[in-house]
Amino acid sequence: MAILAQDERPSEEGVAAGGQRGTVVLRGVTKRFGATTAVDHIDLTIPGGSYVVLLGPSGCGKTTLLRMIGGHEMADAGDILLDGVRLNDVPAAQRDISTVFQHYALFPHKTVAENVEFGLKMRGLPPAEREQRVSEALEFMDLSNLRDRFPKQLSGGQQQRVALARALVTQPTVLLLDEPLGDLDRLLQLRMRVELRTLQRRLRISFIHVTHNQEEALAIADQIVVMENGQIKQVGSPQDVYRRPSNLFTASFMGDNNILAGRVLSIDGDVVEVVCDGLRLRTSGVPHPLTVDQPVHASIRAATVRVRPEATAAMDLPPNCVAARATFIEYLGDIVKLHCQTASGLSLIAKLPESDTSWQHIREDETDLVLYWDDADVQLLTA
Ligand SMILES: Nc1ncnc2c1ncn2[C@@H]1O[C@H](COP(=O)(O)OP(=O)(O)OP(=O)(O)O)[C@@H](O)[C@H]1O
Repeated sequence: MAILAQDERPSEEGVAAGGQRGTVVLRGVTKRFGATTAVDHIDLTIPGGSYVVLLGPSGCGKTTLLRMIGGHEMADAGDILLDGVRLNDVPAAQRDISTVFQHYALFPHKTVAENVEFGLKMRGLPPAEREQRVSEALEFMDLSNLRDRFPKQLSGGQQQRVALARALVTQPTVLLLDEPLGDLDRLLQLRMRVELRTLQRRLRISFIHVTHNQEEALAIADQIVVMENGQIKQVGSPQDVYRRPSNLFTASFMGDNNILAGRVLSIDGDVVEVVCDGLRLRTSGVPHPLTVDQPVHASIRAATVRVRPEATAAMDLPPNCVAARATFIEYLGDIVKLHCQTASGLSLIAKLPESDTSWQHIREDETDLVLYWDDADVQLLTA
């Protein structure tokens, strides 16, 4: 099938030996709009054949970065390379990169088949080859029976498949997706994220997907790039970013982390103790150097906090344990969130599986509890 022809293409110069095509390298990429620095000296390597998600809040610069990779925006500084070739001066239509734009940007007065054909026409392919490639792309995206419809006669999910077919028909080595699930209802989003991941695995090209939705990024990505104010805050696998946020922004943005401000109490080899409003935290293997009394922030993921009832008010607890009461029990189906408060007024959240029936015996503001977690669940954060 033509849309899968990627595998049949000879490898080209610039692709590392044994590496996959579609490796994007960004070096010092910067974009300013007047006084706003939308993208600020970004260095990033996107490995060929990987699914990378640019994740961050509105305005952090993810769309601008995607547009520069696609050639729809010019960088003010820095280099963008695809498989070793500098792209800065290569027009969008000549890059081996396609984009699925936010809200799909289908041509309303063209049929599905004409929309898909557009990129091939721009590239000057002869009509017979265009027709063959369009038919194959429509079949690939399960759209053959809709080929003569206009976009307004399609559901949101069908429009998205047309946008994907239109982008893939040119056989790119990199596919850019700007908020591709934003226009779909929740159930369709859940289905489409599996479909996008499956599609990427079948095609084995690089997908670079922009979203502000943490769950979507965790579900789809090989690698998540967390962005804030035009800069990269953390790059890692979903597990890394979720379990081991390295900085305050990532820990807050990923949600459901208990973030506490405190200071370093002691350092013994690689074991560090921190005190936050009387609560002692212990951790080890801290990735950055620290000194005693240094102010720090710590993060404890809510899902790692465990809870046991305590008949008498707990005294002299070791590090990573604290007496508390649940002030609000939030039932969320698969999980139950206990919003707790310690005697010193610290707020902590514990997330328990619904099947762990122990939460059913807890009474709001009444039951004395001990919250506890492992050393490995305490992350010390950089600013
Ligand atoms: N064409 C433009 N002219 C002026 N400012 C712009 C332009 N495009 C983007 N910006 C600004 O650059 C910054 C980054 O915008 P960008 O659209 O890249 O962010 P984003 O992370 O994709 O946000 P969203 O999720 O809301 O789309 C914002 O402050 C935005 O207002």
